[in-house]
Amino acid sequence: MKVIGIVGMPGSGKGEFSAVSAELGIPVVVMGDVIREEVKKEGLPPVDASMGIVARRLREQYGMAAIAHVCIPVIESQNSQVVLIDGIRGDAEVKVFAEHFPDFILIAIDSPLETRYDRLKVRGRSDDLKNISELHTRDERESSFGLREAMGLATMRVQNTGTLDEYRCTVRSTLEQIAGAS
Ligand SMILES: Nc1ncnc2c1ncn2[C@@H]1O[C@H](COP(=O)(O)OP(=O)(O)OP(=O)(O)O)[C@@H](O)[C@H]1O
Repeated sequence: MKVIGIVGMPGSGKGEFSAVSAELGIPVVVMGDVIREEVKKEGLPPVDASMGIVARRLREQYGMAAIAHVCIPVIESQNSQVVLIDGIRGDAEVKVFAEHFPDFILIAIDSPLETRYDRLKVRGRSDDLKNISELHTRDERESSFGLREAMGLATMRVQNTGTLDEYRCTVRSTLEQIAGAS
């Protein structure tokens, strides 16, 4: 089983990467969904704050790679030769996946702060940003879990600096290349 992990700063294009993967029939395991399930099980309100509380508690109890451990059986249960993981936040998680899955490939998505800010403004979700310094703060918060170190462990890099069509095309050919190689 080939397991592909993707890492990138907020707004770098992880969601688009996962969408292309799903279009190609490669199942996507979203690490955030594991936390969301836990929030539901505990009867907490389904809001961002609950996700934060549960994620922090899992990490305090089981260490920085806690969520990766919980994801392993979910990945194994996907009846597929290739599976994509979205939501890696730290190098500890990368190490757990790499130790467990001999064919683990980590792809880093590169996109500069200003580009990500412009795109997130257009996306306009509830976790909206008022200015670029808020995105900088979010980058720093994510980095405190070891996101930068995780990106440094990547075996492949994808640039997301052009148009959405160009990016989706690059992602598609990257995934086809991985899925096709034995
Ligand atoms: N090359 C591109 N050109 C234009 N828009 C893009 C491009 N790549 C991504 N986008 C858009 O930018 C926004 C952010 O991308 P996406 O949601 O995939 O990022 P993400 O890494 O999943 O973000 P987050 O970390 O916040 O979940 C989305 O609205 C997406 O459609």
